[in-house]
Amino acid sequence: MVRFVTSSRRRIHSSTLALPSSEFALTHCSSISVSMAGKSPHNKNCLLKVIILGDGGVGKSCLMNRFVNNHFDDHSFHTIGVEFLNKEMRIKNDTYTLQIWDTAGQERFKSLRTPFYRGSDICMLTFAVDDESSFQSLTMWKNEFIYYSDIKDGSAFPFVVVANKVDIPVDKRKVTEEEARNWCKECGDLPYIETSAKDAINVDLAFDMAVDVWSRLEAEMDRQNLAHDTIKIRQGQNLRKDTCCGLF
Ligand SMILES: Nc1nc2c(ncn2[C@@H]2O[C@H](COP(=O)(O)OP(=O)(O)OP(=O)(O)O)[C@@H](O)[C@H]2O)c(=O)[nH]1
Repeated sequence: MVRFVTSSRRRIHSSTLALPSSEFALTHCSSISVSMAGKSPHNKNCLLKVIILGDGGVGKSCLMNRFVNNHFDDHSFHTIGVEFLNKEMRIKNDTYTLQIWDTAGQERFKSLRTPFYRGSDICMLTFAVDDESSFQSLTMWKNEFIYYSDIKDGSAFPFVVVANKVDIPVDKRKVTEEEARNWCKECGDLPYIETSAKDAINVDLAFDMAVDVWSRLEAEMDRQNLAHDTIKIRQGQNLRKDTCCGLF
């Protein structure tokens, strides 16, 4: 059975995969998808838009470059607006193409980045462990994302919290793991990971984790949709039965 649902899921055959030229193309292709209910997604390619948010200088561009090109730049420039790179990855038997959007963290670029939040499947909230104020800003980033992405339910969205720059000397660290994990707990048990784009620590794992969180939430959403559809069908059957009884 093939079921049409509206969700953020986008499955495409790898042969048809092309870099969208604009955000319009992205949000457009995310509006309708085909879900193979009860079937495995093997041999399908799932395009996921991953957006990285956080204060300027926390290492968002470096995380993306480490993940996609396995490269680290000691003197990377501030991002203006947004940039994106694609990377294909395989988790268990499923193939995903991550379209990773690196955004400008500086306040003056707010109007250039926020139009790109819509259509995101995953949001990585990033701070640097040697920068207390970047940690304090996480609530602002989460709220900004929820507001501009126009998602209905922030508590059911796949956020991942990334604490970057764990390579720095211990005495330079300003945010403890405990402090950060407590914040994640207060925000509804958000997944948390510590990374270093510089030393390539946990960067792949952070993206694996993000996709894992996304697929678990997506599976839960599928289950709820199915239960909802079943109830509607049952109600429809009861209605027809009642009508028949009235006629005969
Ligand atoms: N020690 C250390 N430095 C890092 C790490 N990641 C990034 N940096 C450095 O932090 C600085 C800022 O990195 P970017 O990746 O440009 O930061 P950003 O968050 O993209 O900044 P904006 O574009 O302004 O939003 C650069 O000098 C990087 O070399 C890391 O894991 N460890």
